[in-house]
Amino acid sequence: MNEFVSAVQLGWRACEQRMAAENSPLPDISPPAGQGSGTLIAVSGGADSMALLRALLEWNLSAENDCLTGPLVIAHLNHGLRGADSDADADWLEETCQAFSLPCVIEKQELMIQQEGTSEGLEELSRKARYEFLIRTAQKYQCTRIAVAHTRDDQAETVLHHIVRGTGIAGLRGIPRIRLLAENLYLVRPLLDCSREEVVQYLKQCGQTFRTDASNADPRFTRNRIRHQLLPLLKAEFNPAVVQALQRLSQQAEEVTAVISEDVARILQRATLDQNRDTWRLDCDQLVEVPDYLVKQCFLKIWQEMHWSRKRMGFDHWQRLLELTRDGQKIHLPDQIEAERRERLLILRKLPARERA
Ligand SMILES: Nc1ncnc2c1ncn2[C@@H]1O[C@H](COP(=O)(O)OP(=O)(O)OP(=O)(O)O)[C@@H](O)[C@H]1O
Repeated sequence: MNEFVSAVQLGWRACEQRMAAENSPLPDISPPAGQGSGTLIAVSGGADSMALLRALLEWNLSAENDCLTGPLVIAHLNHGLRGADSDADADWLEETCQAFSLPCVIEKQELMIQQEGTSEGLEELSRKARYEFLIRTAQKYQCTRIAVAHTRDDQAETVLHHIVRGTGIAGLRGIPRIRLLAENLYLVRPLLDCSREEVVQYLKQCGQTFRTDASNADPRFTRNRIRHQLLPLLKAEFNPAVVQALQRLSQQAEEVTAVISEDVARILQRATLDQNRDTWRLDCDQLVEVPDYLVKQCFLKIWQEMHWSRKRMGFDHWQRLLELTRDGQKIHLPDQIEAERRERLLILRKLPARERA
């Protein structure tokens, strides 16, 4: 089998292993083909997603296929952002899929831009519309996986972006290999260990053409400036293997955060949440015995899981909560969240509406 296809196969298996480790709700034995085991491939028509399409197709047809059990379905959302070019990309993809006898779902959704928005805002709107379309289409075609074509280079760009913007350990993980999107439906990224160079080489080998999106060079998008300016500068001036270095950093961050999550779960097992789900009680004696970083992660976990506030928990909030585990009486946090120290207990709660005067 072609080297690139083998690499995609490995990437796919890594996704499956991660799903199993996450106690995936998917059954151990995949259902028979056509009964909810298909894969939806999200294709823009660009090099990365065309390479993903070709590699999965080749693997699916090969005798060595023991993993991709269901049918492949292609999905493309025409955002209509580049006028006739966007329509031409969609038509081209439809014809290409016809030639491979692959079902192809194309939808056109022009974004309603009321005001002159920022380029970043536009990117976010497109992504939201795309995921809504992909999930809806996957469910309609009984697919349990949506495959997207992010590569090692995308991973490096994302990690770098997070670093320069400011991030914690969790942000160093970059793009996750898998993500649960809905019940029985995972987003998978089998190209995450493949480089863009390998993608282009594979496309050349199999004579597969692709579309070029001119907006990928537009310097108004931060991602493009990182891709075309910052990374090449770092490669040329500091480290020719900077992409690999960033990828390794992301893998380590992934491993470290998994260990931290386990520790946090262990600590929180000894805390209590009342039946109304508005008050947590944590034992300060226990908290002072664990490293500060873990205590902060416990607060962060509670903050995120309880959805008490739409605001992010900031460094200042962490710090004040941490100090309260050792000393002090009461602090007020945003959105009517308060924390009180009563003897050995730290009581963290969301005030009910009537107390919010
Ligand atoms: N319009 C779209 N319709 C369906 N899937 C898409 C679309 N745009 C992007 N995707 C999917 O999301 C992935 C990531 O998108 P992103 O815009 O970051 O990459 P890209 O540079 O457009 O990738 P590609 O080389 O495939 O064009 C793509 O590789 C593809 O799998």
